[in-house]
Amino acid sequence: MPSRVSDAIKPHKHVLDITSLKELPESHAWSSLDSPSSNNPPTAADSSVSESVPVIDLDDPNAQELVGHACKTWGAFQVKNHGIETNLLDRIESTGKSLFSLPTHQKLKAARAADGVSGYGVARISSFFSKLMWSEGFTILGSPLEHARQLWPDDYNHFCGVIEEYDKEMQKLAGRLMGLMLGSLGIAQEDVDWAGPNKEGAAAIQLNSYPACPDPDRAMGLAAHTDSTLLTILYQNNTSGLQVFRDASGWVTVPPVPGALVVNIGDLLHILSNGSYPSVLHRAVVNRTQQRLSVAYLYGPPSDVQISPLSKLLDPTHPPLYRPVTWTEYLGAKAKHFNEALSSVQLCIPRTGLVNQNTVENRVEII
Ligand SMILES: C=C1C[C@]23C[C@@]1(O)CC[C@H]2[C@@]12CCC[C@@](C)(C(=O)O1)[C@H]2[C@@H]3C(=O)O
Ligand SMILES: O=C(O)CCC(=O)C(=O)O
Ligand SMILES: [Fe+2]
Repeated sequence: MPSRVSDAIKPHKHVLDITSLKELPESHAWSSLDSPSSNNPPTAADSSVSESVPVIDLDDPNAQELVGHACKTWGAFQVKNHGIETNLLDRIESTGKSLFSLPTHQKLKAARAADGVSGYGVARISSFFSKLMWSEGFTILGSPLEHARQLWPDDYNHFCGVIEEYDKEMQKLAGRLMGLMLGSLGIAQEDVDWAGPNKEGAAAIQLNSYPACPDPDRAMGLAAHTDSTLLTILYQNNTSGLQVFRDASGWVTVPPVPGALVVNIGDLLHILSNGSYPSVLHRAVVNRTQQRLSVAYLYGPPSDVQISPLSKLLDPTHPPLYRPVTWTEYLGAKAKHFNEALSSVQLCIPRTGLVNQNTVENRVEII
């Protein structure tokens, strides 16, 4: 065990073995303005008015309407009776735990390359912040085989098997949720050519581990962000940490509900719905005693399909607010502008009529 923080930092410039630290290093101490305990505006949440992200039973005959309402008002909800077997959720949790409990030098064999997406490392959004986050992540885009071999040279098949099964089941659930969301906007899934039945979107799987933290009020597990996805399906273990931001209430905790999955709206659904279903700002906070594990299934359209506000939602009084963009292009905007990415594809609305989507002048400049 390292006796000083500097010893613990040695293994890799940016990857610090935070699991063994007894004190919060300066590199991970967030200022009062950013820290989890101090940036809640005084709100209804503080004045004991209880409000929480809706929990929707997908077997409820009113599920579509409930989903639509939750998308409009929260940008997030939890789902029960989603069809994913408990046994698979248990297996993805224990697979994630075994990955993060490998020795640091072993995890670093599967480190994400500087220009890559997949692999082990600190939160990708770290470059936008001066402080580091109290978490480790592992991203899977495409086949997990190469990285699994680096982590477990003698037994990589187990990891790959669980990931492949999880991916397949989540793909089905994501398609079903897209159907409900589009349906609640009055649009048949078949009418969106890339979203119809038997069409497969693109996706990434993100495993997150938030070790117990010696000073949780000054640490940040994963800083506030929106996902660039259409929707994200999140499995969280039995430890709280996820919070969503609501204008009227500030940060609201999304408590783990046994067997339930969290769904949140990403930027591409925000664009597709022309802002009716806003992407939700969310973050993860940490605690003093328990490791928290989450698995995000980040679901988007096929990467080269142009996403723009659905034409059925537009008329002269509801002009398109965003220009067409592919997921690939949008991820580029996100990597450059982070939480300003959505405004980088926003169209200006001239007072006198419809916007011309094709002119550069119509894009809002990022200063
Ligand atoms: C498909 C993707 C979405 C994501 C970037 C990525 O290429 C793979 C990781 C994803 C993730 C997970 C944590 C939060 C997030 C903002 C990040 O930095 O990496 C998302 C990205 C996103 O939704 O933009
Ligand atoms: O761990 C969580 O609760 C949030 C994870 C998350 O937001 C993400 O992976 O995009
Ligand atoms: Fe997220």
